[in-house]
Amino acid sequence: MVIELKHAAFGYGERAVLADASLTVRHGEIVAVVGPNGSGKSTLMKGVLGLNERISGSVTLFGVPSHELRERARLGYVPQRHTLSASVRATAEEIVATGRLPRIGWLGRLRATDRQLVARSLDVVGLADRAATEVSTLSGGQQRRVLIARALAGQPDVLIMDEPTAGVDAANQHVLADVLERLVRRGVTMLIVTHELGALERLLTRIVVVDTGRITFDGTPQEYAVARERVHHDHDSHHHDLELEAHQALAHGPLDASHTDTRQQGARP
Ligand SMILES: Nc1ncnc2c1ncn2[C@@H]1O[C@H](COP(=O)(O)OP(=O)(O)OP(=O)(O)O)[C@@H](O)[C@H]1O
Repeated sequence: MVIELKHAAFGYGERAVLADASLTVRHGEIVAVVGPNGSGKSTLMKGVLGLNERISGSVTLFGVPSHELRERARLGYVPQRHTLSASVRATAEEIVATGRLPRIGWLGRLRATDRQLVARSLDVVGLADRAATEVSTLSGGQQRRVLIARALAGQPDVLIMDEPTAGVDAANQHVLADVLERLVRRGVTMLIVTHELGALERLLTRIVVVDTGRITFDGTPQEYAVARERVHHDHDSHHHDLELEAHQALAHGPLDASHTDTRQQGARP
């Protein structure tokens, strides 16, 4: 078991944004977290990482209560893109090297093995030839991959990614999916927030839906496809019913009214 949440509520200050979240992620699973804007997906990720308030429930990481986990570096985090701001003046290699800090300590010095790991991480994400490039000059998709490489350099057992495909065009989504697929083969567990499943869909073992602060679905991609079909069907037939009602109202409403009027007129002495 890599991540286990039991009836967890997370929020900011006293306010719970995500409530009663129960979720288990096992070794080697690739779990996507989907849902509308503002539903609480990032709050769930941050909750797992201990970056916001846990108001109730429990979080167990690698079998121990989260606050007792010493090796935080076992959790790799790829935040949303805007956290790598345009004002950062650093090369891809320098950014990726900061991923070693949790392992060597803030005062530690990079050794040859650390440098090798940095180079290998850049290679895994297909950016070996951009090591010396300033990150602000890279494309959005390339910046995403730099952030993934930074997380990888920490040799995490689980990668928690917030919108890795945001702002990445279709072609580069496939490049990214290939990168993630390589990681999957290396046994990395992943929890990925995404707006659209897109190119990642083929890698997933599970899909979790968060809606208005609750986990409303948790199942395999096949179960998700069935559930989605049902939701669409329900939505369509509901829509259809409403359309029928509207038609009937249009067909009969005004007529009924005029009948009534006529009858009223006719009823007049
Ligand atoms: N640091 C914060 N302090 C206070 N409230 C916050 C904070 N971060 C998020 N929220 C609130 O929590 C709610 C859920 O936000 P969250 O970022 O978890 O949603 P999300 O599903 O990831 O959305 P999106 O798809 O837009 O990224 C929102 O109402 C948001 O305003």
